[in-house]
Amino acid sequence: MAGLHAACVDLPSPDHAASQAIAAREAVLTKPAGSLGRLEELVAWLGAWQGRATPSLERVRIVIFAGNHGVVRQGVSPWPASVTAQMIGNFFAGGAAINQLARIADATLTVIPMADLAPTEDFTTAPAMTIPAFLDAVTAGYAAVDADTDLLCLGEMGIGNTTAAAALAAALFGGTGRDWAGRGTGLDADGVAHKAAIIDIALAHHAACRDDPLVAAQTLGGYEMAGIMGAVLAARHRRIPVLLDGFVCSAAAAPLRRLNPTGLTHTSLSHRSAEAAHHALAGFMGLNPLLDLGLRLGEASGAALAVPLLRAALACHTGMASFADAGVSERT
Ligand SMILES: O=C(O)c1ccc[n+]([C@@H]2O[C@H](COP(=O)([O-])O)[C@@H](O)[C@H]2O)c1
Ligand SMILES: Cc1cc2nc[nH]c2cc1C
Repeated sequence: MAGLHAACVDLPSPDHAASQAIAAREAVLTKPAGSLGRLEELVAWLGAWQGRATPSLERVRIVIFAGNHGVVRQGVSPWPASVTAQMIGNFFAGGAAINQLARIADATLTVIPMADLAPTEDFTTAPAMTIPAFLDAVTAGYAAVDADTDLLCLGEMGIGNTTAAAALAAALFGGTGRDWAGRGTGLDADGVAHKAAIIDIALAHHAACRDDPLVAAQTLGGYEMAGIMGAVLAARHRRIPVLLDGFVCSAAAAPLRRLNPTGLTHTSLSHRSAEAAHHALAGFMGLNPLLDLGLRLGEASGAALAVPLLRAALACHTGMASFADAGVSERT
């Protein structure tokens, strides 16, 4: 873990010259200063990480990591684990929500089944993954990032993974199962209470993992979550901006934030998930979601939906006239 730990701590910074050039252009465009709100921030963020005064969104890539979870045997999801593989088939056949949203976003879609979809261990009794298996999954995620990417959108598929995400969030940021368990794919109130109790058993069993964010990810996470963490780290080392998807994707990236307070500044959070604890998780991670549409699907759906918003922000920045060019008077 020492090598991975070092890679998570020693991180490149954004290109401030690029963001300053963007701010300078923004200031002369035909609108009151700041009137495009967060759209202006998004362009500066893209440019700072791409190292370009004129950011590009030509090569937008969506990557979905998929994995199975041993804790499903504890009855924490209303769906059978077999749905993970079946939905991967659906992704390849083009029939899932993400296929439609990727087309709208004009993005490529890559789906990566992790560990041949073998389940993790049931973390109520054992660490979810061995250290070598965890490191392999992080490495696979790291290798999945094409250096020739303008924007990386990440997502996941894995029955049971809202339980893993909730347990990992509790280990990283404190609290109990009740604070972090939510409805996932459709549990009722009794189901959520049972899920919270299962998370509490896991937290009691693995109390020591709270001391090390990487050990927490290995003990309570999943293969697809480790893959996401590796991809977020690779994007940082290559200075590629990242759009994170919902609750599970956020929890997967969260160890990077715990290891370095600036560890996720190259990421934006696409949306606030309907999963109840996502708001708190985003707050702990210093992320402010772009959209709030009641989504609770996963599979990078929110990240893909945020791409047209980024394209709109960039179109304004590159296409608008300046006050001088348009002959519009400046404020008095
Ligand atoms: O990330 C989210 O915001 C999110 C919220 C609810 C459900 N999901 C998806 O639902 C699956 C996990 O739900 P569950 O109930 O089986 O833990 C997994 O495939 C996720 O992509 C994802
Ligand atoms: C059908 C279905 C589709 C999904 N996509 C992401 N997570 C999912 C979970 C289920 C159950």
